[in-house]
Amino acid sequence: MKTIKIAIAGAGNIGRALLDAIYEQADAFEQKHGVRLRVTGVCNSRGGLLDTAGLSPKKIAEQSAFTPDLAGRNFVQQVDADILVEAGPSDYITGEPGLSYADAAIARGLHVIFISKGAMLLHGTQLLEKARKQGVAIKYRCATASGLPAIDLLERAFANATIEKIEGVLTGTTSFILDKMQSQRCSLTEALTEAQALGMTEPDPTNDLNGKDTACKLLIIANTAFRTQLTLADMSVSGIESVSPEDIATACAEGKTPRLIGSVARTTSGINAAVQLQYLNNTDTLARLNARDKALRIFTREFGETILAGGSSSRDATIAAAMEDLAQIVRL
Ligand SMILES: NC(=O)c1ccc[n+]([C@@H]2O[C@H](COP(=O)([O-])OP(=O)(O)OC[C@H]3O[C@@H](n4cnc5c(N)ncnc54)[C@H](O)[C@@H]3O)[C@@H](O)[C@H]2O)c1
Ligand SMILES: N[C@@H](CCO)C(=O)O
Repeated sequence: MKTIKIAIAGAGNIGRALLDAIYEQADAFEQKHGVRLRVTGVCNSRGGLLDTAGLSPKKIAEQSAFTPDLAGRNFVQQVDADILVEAGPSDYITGEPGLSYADAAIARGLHVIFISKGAMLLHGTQLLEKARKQGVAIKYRCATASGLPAIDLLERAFANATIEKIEGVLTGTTSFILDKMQSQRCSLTEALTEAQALGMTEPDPTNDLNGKDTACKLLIIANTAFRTQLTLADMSVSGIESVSPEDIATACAEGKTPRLIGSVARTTSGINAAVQLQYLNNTDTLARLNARDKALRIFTREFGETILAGGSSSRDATIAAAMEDLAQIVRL
């Protein structure tokens, strides 16, 4: 039986949950794909743990077992692995630490699965080119609305299509907050506290509220669709911080639903990209989403309008998406 060895960089909420899922689903995965998954290394910012025989969640829980400084390039160079999963923080200014992990992993011939967003946002084109030259894959659906198979759709089903516009709801937290403010007449702060308790917000929820989470996800999708390297500087971004219960009540009375919408369109003068609060007709698919769900509306010259909706913002959806990435890599 073939074994695929996995290294996880970033042993936080998602990194640990992925280790649990790989451990618990190893038998079922082997039955489906004929390959045994084994986690052979895990690290956080301060140190790491290696074991070619396989690491269990119990071993990882013992932080004292971590070797100091076995992190970063040191970790990538020493771990015996076929795939590196990068689950560190999302830094939209430097792309680190994801960029350095991916660079080192690709240079060593490892496939890469990104959970964090920064590296693909800022250096996606360059990383994909490096990976192509090395004959390895980069999977990054978890870096952009994990639950929606947007990257797969664009890279496969629409590989030859002419994409004209992509718009959507990409931050479950903002719809959740806006819906709560509408249905319970509560303040934004109260609704945010509830979203945080449900674990759907970013580690720093400011990035959900100010539109940056939506912007970064959409830019990663748009860069795949339009084969560009747009950054936050190319987009006008505003969020929901200043919306009041009164604004929402007025919209509600007019048969409208507030949603934070991101859109990127190809125009004759270039690409127009924006994130802003919009008041949609209640009948609009993007208005009718379940609160934590996301949706993308993709307009192509050949197929018209295609809608992808669902993929609730949650840790479980992200882990399930990472398992899909693992399955796709073992099938290469
Ligand atoms: N929570 C979600 O539902 C979700 C969904 C999709 C993507 N993400 C992304 O997943 C990533 C992780 O989220 P989380 O909730 O697990 O955050 P977290 O803060 O719980 O975990 C991050 C981990 O990364 C580690 N880390 C920091 N710097 C590091 C370095 N240089 N090398 C190795 N490890 C380092 C930290 O020690 C920590 O263990 C974030 O980038 C987030 O944007 C989260
Ligand atoms: N904060 C994000 C989590 C998933 O990236 C959201 O609300 O959709």
